Amino acid sequence: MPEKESSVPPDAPTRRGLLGLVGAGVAGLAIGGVGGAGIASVLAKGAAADDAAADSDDGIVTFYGAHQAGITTPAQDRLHFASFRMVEGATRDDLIALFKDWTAAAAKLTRGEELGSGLEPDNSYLPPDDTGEAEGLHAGHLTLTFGLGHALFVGEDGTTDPFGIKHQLPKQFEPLPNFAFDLLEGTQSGGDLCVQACADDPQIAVHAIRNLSRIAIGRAHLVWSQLGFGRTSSTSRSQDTPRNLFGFKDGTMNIMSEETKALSQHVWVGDNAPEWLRGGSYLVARKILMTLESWDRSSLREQERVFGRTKRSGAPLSGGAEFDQPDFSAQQQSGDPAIDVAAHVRLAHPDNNEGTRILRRGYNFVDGSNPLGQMGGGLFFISFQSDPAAFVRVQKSLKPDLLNEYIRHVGSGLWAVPGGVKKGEFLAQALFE
Ligand SMILES: C=CC1=C(C)c2cc3[nH]c(cc4nc(cc5[nH]c(cc1n2)c(C)c5CCC(=O)O)C(CCC(=O)O)=C4C)c(C)c3C=C
Ligand SMILES: [Fe+2]
Repeated sequence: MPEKESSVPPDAPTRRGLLGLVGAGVAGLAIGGVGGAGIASVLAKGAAADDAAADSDDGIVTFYGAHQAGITTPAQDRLHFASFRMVEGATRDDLIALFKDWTAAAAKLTRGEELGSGLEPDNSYLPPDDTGEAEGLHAGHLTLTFGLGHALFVGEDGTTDPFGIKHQLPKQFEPLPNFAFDLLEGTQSGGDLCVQACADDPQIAVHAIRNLSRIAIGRAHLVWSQLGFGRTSSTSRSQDTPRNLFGFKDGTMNIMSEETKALSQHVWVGDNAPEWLRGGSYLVARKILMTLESWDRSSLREQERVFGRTKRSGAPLSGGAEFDQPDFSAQQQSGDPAIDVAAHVRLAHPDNNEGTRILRRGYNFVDGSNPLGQMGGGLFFISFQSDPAAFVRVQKSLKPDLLNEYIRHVGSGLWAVPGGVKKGEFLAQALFE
């Protein structure tokens, strides 16, 4: 069944149309950081639009709820993922104000509204509050998912408490270990805060990150970011299984939004966590280069052996159809296992990992090409899990799998994703109570 499209009715709210609803904004919103009060008043004025938008498919995925959007909500086709670092000397009050401002902005951006007073500030000697490139593009199912890095709690050297939140650090939240075969580059790893922006249109996702970055000025700055196209996972049974850049169906055995029991067990952080993290999750991002040129020279037989699935239908090599469980004991006529002992799906499967499951929500990427004419493409892997140890477990069991010859992990990050935001509250509010 094809993915539900973002067919936007002609009367769906545009940024300009909704500007009238929210009234006059806050001049100078993005220049140099604005206190939470100004933004909060814009948020309050926009509340009516919230209610109207919540239940209709006008391209709006509501920002508010028990969980942050962008985890189990249907995966859109475009990604702009951004990592931020707090500026030196930023205080607890700066962090709180930033979360308030980001919350207010995220609620508006996901409704497809212009920020602040939009493209035309009352005082035309000031820059516009909204950079403008998403004008007329509607909401585009934009979701914004925010995460907090380990260093935010304990400082870069792990011994300080720069924002007075060290006592809120969950014991499970430890930096990822170094994995065998990691070739990580510092310039594409880590960060105090992350924002995952997903949308139907790349311009909408980029606009969101650009404006959140602008709002953060003086408090946090962008350290690295990644564009992605073509989701590589389904997060709902209503979505077709997409393909990765190796041409294989990816996401077949993902945890789907319909699997509420599996979500509680494997994705959502439960009641034993600090309040700010309940209903949240942990986000792992891995930038994985795929050597497309050597893959394209390998035989179909080899390609299918690597994954343990057929290329066209995505069925396990043990037989059956795409969604049938692989039979790891099945043999070929030669007596060899039908699914190689080092095939990716065998080693990643819950049976090989004490039942561990993770929710994958990654994207293809191509960052141009190198001087040898090789494409700099791969998978920007993203997974959500209730405990970072789940990712560590699966990654360690791929040590190495057959896929490893064709990939290189060059970027990495782990962030705790607070629970969803209630109307009238701000992101991770309980962290500061
Ligand atoms: C540590 C977690 C994982 C990494 C890193 C990873 C990289 C990676 N995967 C593919 C392509 C496929 N993966 C598939 C299945 C699959 N992968 C993981 C985990 C990681 N993958 C899991 C848990 C699973 C599901 C296993 C199962 O339950 O059967 C598949 C098969 C189809 C599917 O179920 O999604 C493909 C294809 C690439 C290309 C890649 C790095 C570049
Ligand atoms: Fe995989």
